[in-house]
Order: sequence, then C-alpha cells, then structure tokens
Amino acid sequence: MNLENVSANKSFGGWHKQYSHQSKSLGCAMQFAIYLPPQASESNPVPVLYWLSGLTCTDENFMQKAGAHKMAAELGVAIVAPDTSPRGDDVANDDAYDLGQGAGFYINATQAPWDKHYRMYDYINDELPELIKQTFPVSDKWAISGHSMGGHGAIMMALRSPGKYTSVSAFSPIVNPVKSPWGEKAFTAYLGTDKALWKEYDSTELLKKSDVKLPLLIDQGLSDNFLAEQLKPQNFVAVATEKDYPLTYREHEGYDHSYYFISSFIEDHLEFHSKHLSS
Ligand SMILES: N[C@@H](CCC(=O)N[C@@H](CSC=O)C(=O)NCC(=O)O)C(=O)O
Repeated sequence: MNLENVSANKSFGGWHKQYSHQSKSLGCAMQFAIYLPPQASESNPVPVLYWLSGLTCTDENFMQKAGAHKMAAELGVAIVAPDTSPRGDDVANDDAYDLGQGAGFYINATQAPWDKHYRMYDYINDELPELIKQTFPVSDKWAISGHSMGGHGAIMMALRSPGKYTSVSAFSPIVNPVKSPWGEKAFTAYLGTDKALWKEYDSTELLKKSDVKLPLLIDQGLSDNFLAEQLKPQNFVAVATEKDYPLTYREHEGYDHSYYFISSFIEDHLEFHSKHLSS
C-alpha cells in the first residue's frame, strides 16, 4: 500500500497523524489526517466520523482549529479529515479561492480541464473509506459531517448513499448549491450547463427524492456573512419539514462562518454522532 506517514502528534491520549498517498480516483498525491482515540486497537476497532472541510481548506484546518480531539477521545470515535480537492502543479487550478484547488465541491467533474483530476465524489465515497478500513483499527460504523462546502459534501454524500452513514451533520452548509453563487460557479465549470446533472449533487434536491430517514443535525450562525446569499438553509428546512424528516436545525445568535463557531458546537456534533454510531 502506498501510504506515507507525514506527521504524528499525541493528543488527549490518542494520535493525530497525517498521511500522503497516491490516489487512483484523483490521479495525484493526496494528504489526509486521522485522529485515532486512545481506545482504538486491533482488538477494539472504533467508529469513524468523516469530516469534509470548506473552501480554501486542507486536511489541517479542522484538526488544528475545531477542538474536536478531547471529545473524540472521550467518546472513542476516530475522525478522518481529507483535503478539499486534488492538488499539484499538474492539476488544473484557478486564481479564485472558490474554484479549482481547495474547491473540489466533492463532485466528479465532467468538463475539461477539470475532468482529468477532479473526482472528489469517488475519492470520498469509495477510495478513502476503503483505504481507512484496510489501514487503521476502525469498525464499519461511519458518520459524516462538514462545514460550508464540506457541509454540502457531507449531506449530499449521505443522501446519495442511504445506509452508508449512521448520521450526518453540518455547520453552515451550502444546502442548495444550484441556487448559490458559489455552487453555480463551480457546477458550471465542473459539470457544464445541464442543470439536471447539478441536481444530483444538490442536498435540497436530493432530500426531495429521499425515502430514507437519516438523523441530521445542522448548526447555523445568524451573523454569518454568507447566510443569505450562499447558504439558504431555509430551502432545505422547508423540504425537511414537508417530508417530516428527522432534521434538527439550530440557529445561533451572533455566530459567524468561522472555526470559532465550529469549535463552539463541535462537541454537540460528536455526541450526536456517537449516540447513533453506537446504537
Ligand atoms: N474569502 C474567504 C473565503 C474562504 C472561507 O471562508 N473559507 C471557509 C469555508 S467557506 C465555505 O466553504 C473556511 O473554512 N476557511 C478556512 C479557515 O480555517 O477558516 C477567504 O479566502 O478567506
């Protein structure tokens, strides 16, 4: 297996480690981070929370800023944080922060030049979990969460694969990318102009068609600069209410779009997932 350990730091009795590997889906070298709680061993495989980060992030933002290790260690949950796009000098890019490297949107691109490497859906859905399962002492119980672009990724991935995750949560997710300037820009570049294809990666559209009831938690800050123009949580909540979906949607006065918000409520998300991962 082509897996190289890049760093290791003991944290709350467990280990935070970074790895690099050659990705088949993306056709480039990729880095991811894993937090292994102290309980994890070959004789005691632990459940996994996959965390998908937002625009401009790497595997490092969540691990360094969210303050998740203490609760993950207490609950005995591993956390995997991948990068947000393919990377490298040979990988297509754009000068803008919301397209190209750091902005993969967790979809499979169909349009040149992006279609050569931008297959983040396959990477997160198939390749990475297989690699994690084969390499680390983890069980087959998985949950998924994310922030902003990563919140879109987490909910979209979970709705497209009923039964794969026990629960899904998100901070400030782009829940309706087909109606968000960030989503419109990225989906036009990566998928072209056929909006029917866009809808296959849109959480609000997927929820309309979903017949599986997956426990879902969303936290949204009310002082988030991106709330009205980009995030549009009301579109998702309206569909969830109509379908009597098990969504807990919480709004928080004064919180913005940053990791200060995520770190304020990450423990609630870990407890939420732990409950479902162990039931
Ligand atoms: N113009 C800003 C936008 C980047 C930004 O806010 N990124 C967020 C995610 S936004 C949606 O996906 C983020 O998580 N940033 C990293 C961090 O550590 O805070 C900019 O370029 O800063």
